Amino acid sequence: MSAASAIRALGRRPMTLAGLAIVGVLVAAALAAPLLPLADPDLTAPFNRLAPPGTPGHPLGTDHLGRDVLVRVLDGLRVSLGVGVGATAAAALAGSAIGLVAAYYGRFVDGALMRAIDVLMAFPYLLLALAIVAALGPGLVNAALAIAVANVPFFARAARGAALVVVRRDYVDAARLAGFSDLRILLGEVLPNVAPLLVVACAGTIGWMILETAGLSFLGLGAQPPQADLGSMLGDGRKVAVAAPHVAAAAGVVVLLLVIGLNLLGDGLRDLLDPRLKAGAGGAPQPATAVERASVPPASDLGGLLDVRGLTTAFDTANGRHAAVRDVSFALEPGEALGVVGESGSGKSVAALSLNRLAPTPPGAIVAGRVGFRGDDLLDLAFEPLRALRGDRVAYVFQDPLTSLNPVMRVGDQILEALRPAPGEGRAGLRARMLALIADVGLEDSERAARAFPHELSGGQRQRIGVAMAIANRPDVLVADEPTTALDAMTQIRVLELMGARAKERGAALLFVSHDFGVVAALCDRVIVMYAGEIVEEGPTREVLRAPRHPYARRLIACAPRLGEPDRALEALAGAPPPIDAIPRACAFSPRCDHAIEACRAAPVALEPAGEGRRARCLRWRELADA
Ligand SMILES: Nc1ncnc2c1ncn2[C@@H]1O[C@H](COP(=O)(O)OP(=O)(O)OP(=O)(O)O)[C@@H](O)[C@H]1O
Repeated sequence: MSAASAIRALGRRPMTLAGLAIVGVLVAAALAAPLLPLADPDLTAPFNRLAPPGTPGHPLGTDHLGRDVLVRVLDGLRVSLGVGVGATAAAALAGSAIGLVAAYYGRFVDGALMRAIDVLMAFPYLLLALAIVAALGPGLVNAALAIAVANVPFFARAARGAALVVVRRDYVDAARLAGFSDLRILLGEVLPNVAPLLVVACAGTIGWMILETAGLSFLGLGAQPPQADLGSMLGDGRKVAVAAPHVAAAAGVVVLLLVIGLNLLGDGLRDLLDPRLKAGAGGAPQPATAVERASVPPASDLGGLLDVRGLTTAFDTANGRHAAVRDVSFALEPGEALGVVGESGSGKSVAALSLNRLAPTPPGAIVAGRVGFRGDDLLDLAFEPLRALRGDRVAYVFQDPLTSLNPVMRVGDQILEALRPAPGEGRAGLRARMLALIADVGLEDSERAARAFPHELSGGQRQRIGVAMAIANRPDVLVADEPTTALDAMTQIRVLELMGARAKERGAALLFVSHDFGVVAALCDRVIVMYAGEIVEEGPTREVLRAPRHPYARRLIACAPRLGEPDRALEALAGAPPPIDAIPRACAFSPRCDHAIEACRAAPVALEPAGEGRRARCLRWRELADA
């Protein structure tokens, strides 16, 4: 995220701005205090003790030794801030070092370090800090040290968790193979990747650590006279709370403001740096894509098996809400196979996921259109009927079964879970069906395969299990989103053939999403070509392949290898589809199109009939077809 967009994002969060303003004012006041011509914070004036606020020369009054409360609060604020920042930095440094080393070296080192951390965590937090101060002796530095030590486990665990993911990445292996030292790999490869998380952890902790250090000072274990932080000032004020409440109140209000300000700012920074950690119901993933249609057209004319009309799905981004899928309409009949092709980022997956309302909310929402399934609009369904329909009537085969299969459950049990029992069907019947399914997707020795965990199977075998789960309940529609991208060419062909055959046998319609025209051609009767969230061409696969109408479809076809034409030169398609917040209002492909004319860049282009059963979104398709 650039600095400008970070500032813009912060500007949209009033609570974060409020935190920034509070912390900014307090820090500026604390830093400016020594430079201003103010009285010495330790200058006592016993004849003027406990003067009330508003006394000339003492706007917040004086304390029990006649010292100016305002000057002392500013001085105490500087001390508290310094100690809090120092303690947080010390805890973060020590904790991160322990976490990174544990994750990097693993085995014995990990075990030993983490058990030591567990021991620290076994003590109640404040008791541990008190015990450390008691051992080291009272004093501000010792109190800060105690708070830092008590917070080390938090940082160690956070750093280890994040680093465990990073140390298994290929670039870390590559650095090892290149002969880099462990220290260099830890600092150069691992630390930069976990740093955002550590910043987030610091931002969320610093307020509490200031409060905790102030707590120790309040108990007389931190700052010792004449030095004072906000905590010890609160402690002093407590002794004269009845006669002069302003002494404690001044320090109390500043602590309160400081901690509130730091926590608001910390929350904002956390959301900004790591949107996945965004707190609150607004940030929690919803079980179904939100449907926020401005107007809902009547569903009475929806027909056929799947009848999608004007589907529009948008995402909330840092620059506002933008549609990733726009006005997509198509129909699918039983037994039919429809391909959806386009480059990465053209909106294929979002369109496919929106059918079952599986596109993520937040940040996504379906903002227009209908998804007709056997005459009903799925976008009108309550969650329970929608859930019953998912995986049962409309099933998905995902790209990488490793992420969709539960890693700690045997695959047979996972298929059993997916199977809906027939009336009166017992456990034995279900198990027999599960084994038959495994055999049906071409895995030999189905008993053994059923007992395997996902990681014990090859990529191709795992995807066969993915297909088995998807067809388990004889769905009406099978949606396959790049199901074989992760597999080698031979396995790809076998799994695709199998999927096509099993879908046909069961009379299921197939919606097949791919970036590869060649694969779609082998499997699908009809094809939709998508670009920048819109359908730009649709028609029978053979016809589209033979005579594409849209220049984008033509370029995609030219990119795909064709069976029996090994010598055909493949063209590269320069550039990339626009991001959703920068889609041209006119023809979205015009900036990359060799045939674009002024009219293409002037206004949106409609998807119009382009021959028998075909549609194209191009002003010049007729001319280009004749050329
Ligand atoms: N959760 C999200 N938040 C914001 N934008 C998103 C989100 N998911 C997808 N998009 C955007 O929507 C657009 C379409 O994405 P989609 O995943 O549908 O493309 P695709 O054609 O399926 O590509 P791929 O083959 O890489 O999956 C992209 O520009 C993408 O950045």
